[in-house]
Amino acid sequence: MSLVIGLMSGTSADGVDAALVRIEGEGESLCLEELAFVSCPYSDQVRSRLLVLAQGEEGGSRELCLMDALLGHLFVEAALEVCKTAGLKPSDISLIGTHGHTFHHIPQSTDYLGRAVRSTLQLGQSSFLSETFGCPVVSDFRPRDLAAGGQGAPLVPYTEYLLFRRTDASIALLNIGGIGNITILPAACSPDEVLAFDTGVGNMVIDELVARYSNNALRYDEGGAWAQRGVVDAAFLSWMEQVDSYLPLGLPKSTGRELYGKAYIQRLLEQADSRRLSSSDVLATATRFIARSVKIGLKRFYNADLDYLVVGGGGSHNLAILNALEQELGTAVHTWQDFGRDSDSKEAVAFALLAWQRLVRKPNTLPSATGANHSVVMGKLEL
Ligand SMILES: Nc1ncnc2c1ncn2[C@@H]1O[C@H](COP(=O)(O)OP(=O)(O)OP(=O)(O)O)[C@@H](O)[C@H]1O
Ligand SMILES: CC(=O)N[C@H]1[C@@H]2OC[C@@H](O2)[C@@H](O)[C@@H]1O[C@H](C)C(=O)O
Repeated sequence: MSLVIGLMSGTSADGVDAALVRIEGEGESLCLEELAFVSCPYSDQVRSRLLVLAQGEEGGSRELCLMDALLGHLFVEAALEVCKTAGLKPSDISLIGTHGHTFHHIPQSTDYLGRAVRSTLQLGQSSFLSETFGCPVVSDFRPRDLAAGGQGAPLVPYTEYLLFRRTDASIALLNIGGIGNITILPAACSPDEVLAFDTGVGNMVIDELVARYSNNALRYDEGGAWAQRGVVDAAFLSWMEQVDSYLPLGLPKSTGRELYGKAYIQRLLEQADSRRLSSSDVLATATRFIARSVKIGLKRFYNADLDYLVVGGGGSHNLAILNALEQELGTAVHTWQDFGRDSDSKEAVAFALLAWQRLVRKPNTLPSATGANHSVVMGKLEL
């Protein structure tokens, strides 16, 4: 039995999530119990530099170097906080898995100085965790899958396969964070039968719209109330669908802020202005587009019935997203809260589990999700 902390900073750049779990066994016989979860928000200042750096146009190697260390310290604070919440001491912890923060993700082959390269960059110096906790720390998971021909994402489906597969029901687990991603676990599925991919944009566009419309007073549309005051504009929605370059891609596929950043928002706002739409109508339509992207992905890649669709991630607190999903998919959607579970902890828990598999030297990927040529043991281990 081991006490493991998992740390995650997602594409929304809203803060560091930390989960403390108890793990026993490994692979398909692994048992995991969630003991505590905390979310430590970034200050406005940190968040705004994270977003600038992730955009890739400003900030050079000096700032990335500083940000790497700053995030490392913030990850230590989040890990200490989750220990305190669980009533444990740092010396009780056996292992930490830390995802870091994604600064850039280029899973498609890209010509660079005459060579075709693919790359993904997560930062947040893990050595500060080693120094503070004195236990093994696993970080930098994604590049190993990328090296084996995979996208380096999504990685959570492997953990969902272990934790949530059922023999009697087919389940879709939809996560609406900054990006949307879905894992489908058909009844009694084998690892090869799991279907998973990023569905496209999640909250990151509506967050940015809310920040602009509120002159940076708000970070997101609380409960989806602003979008619910508006009306979906059918023509604007179909324009969003047409200009989205991610939706037509085949599997395996993953995306990030690279596609839905500043240039995308600029184009969206120009289009909304030319249609004279109110802020509520733009938000209603952009919110509906999150659900439309899920529908397009499901229709194209999965044509069988689903017994449950469970929504998690920050988007599950947005009623406008949940309503849009029900309308687009024509089916009831559940949230993790409906099953008595935390909606926000899944990704942090996943990195605890992935780290555990790394420590015991067992594969921790699902090639059916990432497109890798074979499964690998991801993560760099600091003892
Ligand atoms: N009460 C709420 N009402 C509406 N939206 C919310 C609420 N709480 C969180 N959110 C949304 O969820 C987002 C954060 O979600 P989450 O933490 O799951 O994303 P992430 O992990 O950063 O992203 P990803 O999963 O893409 O890496 C916020 O930016 C916001 O848009
Ligand atoms: C490169 C990267 O950081 N991708 C994230 C992002 O956020 C959601 C989605 O896009 C998913 O593909 C992935 O994160 C989760 C944790 C994953 O790997 O499953």
